[in-house]
Amino acid sequence: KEKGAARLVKTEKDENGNVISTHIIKRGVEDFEFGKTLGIGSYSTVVGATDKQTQQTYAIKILDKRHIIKEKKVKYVEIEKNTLSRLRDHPGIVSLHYTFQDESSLYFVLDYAANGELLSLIKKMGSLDEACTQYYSAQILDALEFMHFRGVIHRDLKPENILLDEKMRVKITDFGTACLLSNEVDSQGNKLPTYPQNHRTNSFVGTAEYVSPELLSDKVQGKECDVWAFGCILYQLIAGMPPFKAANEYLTFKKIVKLDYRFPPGFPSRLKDLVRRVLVFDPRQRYDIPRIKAHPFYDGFDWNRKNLWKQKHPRIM
Ligand SMILES: NC(=O)c1nn(CC2CCNCC2)c2c1CCc1cnc(N=C3C=CCC=C3)nc1-2
Repeated sequence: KEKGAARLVKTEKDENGNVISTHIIKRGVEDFEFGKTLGIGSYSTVVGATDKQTQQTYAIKILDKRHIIKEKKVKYVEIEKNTLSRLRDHPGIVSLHYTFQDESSLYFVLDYAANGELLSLIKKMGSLDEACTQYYSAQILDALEFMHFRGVIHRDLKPENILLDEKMRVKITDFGTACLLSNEVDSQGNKLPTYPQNHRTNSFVGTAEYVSPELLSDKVQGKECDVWAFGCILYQLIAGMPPFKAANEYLTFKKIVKLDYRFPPGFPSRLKDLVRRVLVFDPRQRYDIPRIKAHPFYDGFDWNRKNLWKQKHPRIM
């Protein structure tokens, strides 16, 4: 395989399905029409791009090699690529189709989510009704359960990183700060590659409003930190704002460790009960994903993965 060139294999078949010919199609920058910039990170830029041959639209993450090496971010890029490769076949997670590189950059060809961030939808609507909250939170939960099953902790789950595709389905993204657990297995039960069990983290990750209390009190980060962030998002879908928000990060952290939040008037009581069981200080007492799925807020909800990702998006009220 030529260094750095991603390849697509295109086969031609006769009427009986027999392969007539095989073409190796190398992919590179020249195969894409680049469009609008979707996001700019500290060492990457994400740009919308259309494949000139297939007219398929992607989001291409362009990483500057020199900057990555200079800023010692190689580990983060490796983690992101390995994480995306582990999570490839789930409808609720941005898929990495392939990568290629040239002398200055790495290119990650990712799913394009046409409807942008969930945060923009919440801001536009002010808040969502229960049907929409159930729809979005169930898809986030299904994607989160899959992530954890594959031994991935996202660690920075927030409405900015929850995107919406052309059918308004959830697409979770930005795994640059993810943590890969070692003693997990893949969908066939095979042991996944081992990474240091870095439950205890020294480098601070996450976004203040969604950071779990255990990270702040004793720097421990297990899967429960994603469940905590899910609880904050669940609250925000209805309330329009996250439960812990103050004038600065320090005051926000103080509210988190004191569990200082309250429900706005009209917050549905079934959902209040669920949020209260997720925003629990002790991660061992916090509801886990199976218990959240069994909560009355999801009564009658069809958790079958095929149906969950095919169901029609409820009308946005
Ligand atoms: N960091 C990333 O990997 C990434 N960043 N973006 C852009 C936005 C992500 C959310 N926060 C702001 C930047 C993307 C990706 C993955 C792949 C990806 C796929 N589709 C979109 N689509 C967008 C459409 C409209 C506005 C923003 C993003 N964006 C991305």
